Amino acid sequence: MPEHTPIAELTTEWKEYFSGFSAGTHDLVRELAGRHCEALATVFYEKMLENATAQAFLSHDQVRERLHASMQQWILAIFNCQGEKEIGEAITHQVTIGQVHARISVPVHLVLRGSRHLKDAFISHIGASPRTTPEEKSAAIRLAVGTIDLAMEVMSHAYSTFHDRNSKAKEGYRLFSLTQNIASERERQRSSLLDWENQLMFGHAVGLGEHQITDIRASEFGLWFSHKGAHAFEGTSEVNTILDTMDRIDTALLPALLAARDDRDTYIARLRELRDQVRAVTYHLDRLFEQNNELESGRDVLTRLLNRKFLPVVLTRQVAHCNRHGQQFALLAIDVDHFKQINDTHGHEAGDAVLQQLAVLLINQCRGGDYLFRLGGEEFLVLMVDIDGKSAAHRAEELREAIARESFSAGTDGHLRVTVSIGLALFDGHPDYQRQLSRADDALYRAKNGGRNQVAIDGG
Ligand SMILES: Nc1nc2c(ncn2[C@@H]2O[C@H](COP(=O)(O)OP(=O)(O)OP(=O)(O)O)[C@@H](O)[C@H]2O)c(=O)[nH]1
Repeated sequence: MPEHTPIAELTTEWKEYFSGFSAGTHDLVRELAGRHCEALATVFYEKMLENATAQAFLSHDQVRERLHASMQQWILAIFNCQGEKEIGEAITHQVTIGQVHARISVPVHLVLRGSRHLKDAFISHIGASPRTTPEEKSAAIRLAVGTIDLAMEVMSHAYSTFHDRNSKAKEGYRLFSLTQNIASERERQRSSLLDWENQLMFGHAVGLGEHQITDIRASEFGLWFSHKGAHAFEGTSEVNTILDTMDRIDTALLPALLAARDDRDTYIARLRELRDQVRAVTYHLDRLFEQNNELESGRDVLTRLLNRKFLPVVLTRQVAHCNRHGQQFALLAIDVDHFKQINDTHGHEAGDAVLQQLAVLLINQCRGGDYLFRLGGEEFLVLMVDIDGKSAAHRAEELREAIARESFSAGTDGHLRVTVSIGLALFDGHPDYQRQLSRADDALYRAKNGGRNQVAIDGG
């Protein structure tokens, strides 16, 4: 929470609010909350689900199953907290909920909509409560409504704080992406596009069939552009032009080229057309790079990988992308084994050199569309885009082996061997990326406990 609304301040406010009501009013509200919490939770979600936008966030089975139960808990908890400690815990809980909503991008107005209906339903229950005087009912209504509003206020605050931070990081990420070794990135992507074209020409020359030729979208360049380039240059017209051109190449030009194989003139015409379209992609790509300044920000100083700050931006985007396109992605939590010993034996500088060499190795082992983070110390995270469980497990194992095989330079101390433990978790459709991160961390913990230098797979 920001400085001007620290938890202590809110706790005092909440406590003062509660103290304005008699014990009898608290008892009545608590009793009604306990008796009707199931029906109240149902109202909350039914009303939210009436809204089409909400269905995008509440469609996941896990979410639906859990939410009803946690909503009931939530209702009980906000009315049951009494002492300073309990109120403080309730506030911390609202902060967490607000952050989860921000992570999965639930619009605030939807939560407020649910809350409005919840209050309405609660008021009806108070109104129908027998043997209660109008004054008691009125006080109970004020307490119930005020408590729900207080909880919503804390939640919305946490939501917007997280959101603002995320927006700033988004902006930063855009700058970062643009400046990620800008000159070399541009050359790298140009040459991977050229490679694809050459391979295509070669494939055609030797008569490869449709299934042996890689689509441009699935090529190294295509993956990089769809997952990184398009985001980095978001908002520019060239992005859509490139995406549309790639689609046109895959869906129209490649099949047309294949179909024209036996007719020399048409074949040459199609080849020209294809070459022109690839040129167009190169041209727009150059423009994108040129339009942007060479600013540097957000890179981990030692390894030049992405730093932790960009995790929310990248993961939120990846989750939305995968849910939209029915794809999967894998998270690999990687931690160097016994790194402290390396520092202790060979010195901190040698330790730094190992981390740098490891980062280079990770870059070389991963595809252009994958994301590499240094989370801190000797902890890394790899996000493998567009991949299924089997391939991810295979690639994680390859990565582990490549690291174990590598001879790491320890400065004047010669060379040394380094191993890593890896925890792998596959995207399961849940909108909150934090859960996948935790699953990868848990798997990493198992890999460490299992003896290190191994890959542990979540759920495996
Ligand atoms: N050289 C160097 N060392 C670092 C850096 N960041 C963290 N470390 C050190 O990394 C070590 C991490 O040690 P631990 O967390 O105990 O883990 P470990 O020795 O790798 O053991 P396991 O993870 O259990 O296999 C600590 O000694 C940190 O001081 C860095 O940027 N450079």
